[in-house]
Amino acid sequence: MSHNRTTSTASKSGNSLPLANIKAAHHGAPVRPHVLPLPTDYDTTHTLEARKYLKTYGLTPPGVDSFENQSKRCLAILASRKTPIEKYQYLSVLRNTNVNLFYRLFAENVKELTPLIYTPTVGEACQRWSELYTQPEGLYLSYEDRGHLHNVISNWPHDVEITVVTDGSRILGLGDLGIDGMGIPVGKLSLYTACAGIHPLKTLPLCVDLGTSNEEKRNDPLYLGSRRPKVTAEEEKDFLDEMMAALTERWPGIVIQYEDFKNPFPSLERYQETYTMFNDDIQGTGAVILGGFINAVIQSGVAPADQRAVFLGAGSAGVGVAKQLTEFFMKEGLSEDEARKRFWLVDSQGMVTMDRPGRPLAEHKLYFARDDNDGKQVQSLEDVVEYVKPTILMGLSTIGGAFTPKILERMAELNDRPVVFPLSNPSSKSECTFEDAIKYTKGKCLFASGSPFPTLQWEGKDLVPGQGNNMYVFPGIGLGAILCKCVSVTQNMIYASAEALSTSLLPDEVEANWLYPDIRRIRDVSVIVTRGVIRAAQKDGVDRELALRNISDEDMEQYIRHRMYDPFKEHEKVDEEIRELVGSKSPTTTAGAQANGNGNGIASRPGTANGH
Ligand SMILES: NC(=O)C1=CN([C@@H]2O[C@H](COP(=O)(O)OP(=O)(O)OC[C@H]3O[C@@H](n4cnc5c(N)ncnc54)[C@H](O)[C@@H]3O)[C@@H](O)[C@H]2O)C=CC1
Ligand SMILES: CC(=O)C(=O)O
Ligand SMILES: [Mg+2]
Repeated sequence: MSHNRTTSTASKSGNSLPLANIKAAHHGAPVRPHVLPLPTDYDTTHTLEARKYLKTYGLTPPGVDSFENQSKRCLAILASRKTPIEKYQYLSVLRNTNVNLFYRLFAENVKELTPLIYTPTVGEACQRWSELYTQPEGLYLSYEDRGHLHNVISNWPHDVEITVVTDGSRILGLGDLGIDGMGIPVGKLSLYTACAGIHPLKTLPLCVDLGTSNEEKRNDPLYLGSRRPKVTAEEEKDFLDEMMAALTERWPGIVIQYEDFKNPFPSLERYQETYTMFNDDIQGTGAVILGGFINAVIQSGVAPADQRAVFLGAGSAGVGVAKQLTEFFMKEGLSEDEARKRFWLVDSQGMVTMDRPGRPLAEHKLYFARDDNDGKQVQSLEDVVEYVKPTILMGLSTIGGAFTPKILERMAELNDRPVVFPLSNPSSKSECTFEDAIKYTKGKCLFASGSPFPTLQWEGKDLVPGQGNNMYVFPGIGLGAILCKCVSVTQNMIYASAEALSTSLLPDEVEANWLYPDIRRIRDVSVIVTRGVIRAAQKDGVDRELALRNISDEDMEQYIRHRMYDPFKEHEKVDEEIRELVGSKSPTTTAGAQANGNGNGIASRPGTANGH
């Protein structure tokens, strides 16, 4: 593929062109002054004529770069940064100055870059957000802005299709970080773009400042949030009511993902039927763990009726996962009561029972609270394991190392193939490491963790850990919701995302007993998840893009791929638009990329650019 540019094209570069229109057509953004820079224009691979029309000529070095060179340069710089947080900072700068390059690099190095952009490094980035702050990357809505949130939202310069919103009150397993939690919406939306091809300029990282219970933050002179203590639940509700209405008024059809709220059950209950929204920690996590669990059940050979699941952690993620697995057990033939009784939840006070003395149980725990314990209360996880004799051990507790060697050994004594999922993030909060899980269960366990662990050598074989992280499903849930224009995100759509994920493994991945597909195929996986989500929306009748109802699965897949932002093609689109505008139909220029050439679902890289 050639990138030669004709001199005749370049010679027309003196024509004055409606720059705003070029940008509007390209980005779908409103024709209006941009407050934030458009991070696409300063790409050193732009041809000289493109730079002239973008009015960036002279603002980048005169050479025309190739994608290969860019990639080499970026990876070399990245390698020279010593710590993960320094690498994170470099990648943030890249995303904010050359968004297409950032996503090209990401597409080619998904496995290596995901831990730097997302968990675990995003955890440290959030802990130090105010300390390291350099540039705007999202929208902040403060409690003080209530009554006119609409006006603040109107400051956002782009058209938005999806937002991830947090109040920072439970960032990963790191507690309440206040507005420093902004790193999470930024990171999750990067994954939306990288994994599901939602255009970066159509994403809105959103952080609401409702105060923080974190005194250390409030007393830190560098902290960039308000110093008020966390507002009350009632005040939060009123604020979120206004925010939901204002977001949807400005961008009708916007998909709103709630993330890392300390107690997200009331908002999910309140908004899920009225708005196109879902909660990633309850629903996305439930779905992703179900997706891997379906495969684990097959491998463990234990029938649903004989499964006994101990969950360390009974918060939004724990209860969300347990609910989703309950639905699976019911689909496998158990009654609701039988299915519910497969679970024993444990929180900071011990096993969750109806008659536990002390504080009354939070409402979200009641469904799984045991009433068959004959007054017996069990405190430690070790004792609960002895009491329940589980087949499954899930960790969503934020307690790093809680699955001790003794507990893991006991799981291996009790089961041929124990399911061990330490799902807390970041890595420091993981209930055990992959190495310990394998070592203490003598290689028997079926394993998935929330944050990535390296591949392990065990008895001469490479063992690859599963990553049970909602990043396998939320991009597809969001893209599905956008494409089918659903009025709400139904439980069947969430369930469908899990089922689709469980079927997305390639034969050699199944052969190797993997629970989740290779992360490098995440774009292809997201297409499968998106299709499942759209089909479920259609069954539930919540879709508004009726044209998608009668197309075949193959056509649907093609349509999804066609709608996905591709950082390789994107670059070509700008050049093509410019060529069309100057009326040049150069026979030596070609549209960017062939479909699916490199196995990551993104178009193949064009060859070396040669603009001279
Ligand atoms: N792998 C994934 O995709 C996801 C992982 N998570 C992780 O799950 C963890 C929990 O998240 P949420 O449920 O939203 O938090 P949460 O704050 O709602 O729940 C935490 C639960 O852990 C329990 N807990 C705390 N200390 C404990 C102790 N010493 N012993 C036993 N239980 C204890 C609490 O009582 C509570 O039930 C976090 O680390 C988060 O990063 C959350 C969502 C997705
Ligand atoms: C992965 C995620 O959503 C969490 O740890 O909160
Ligand atoms: Mg989360």
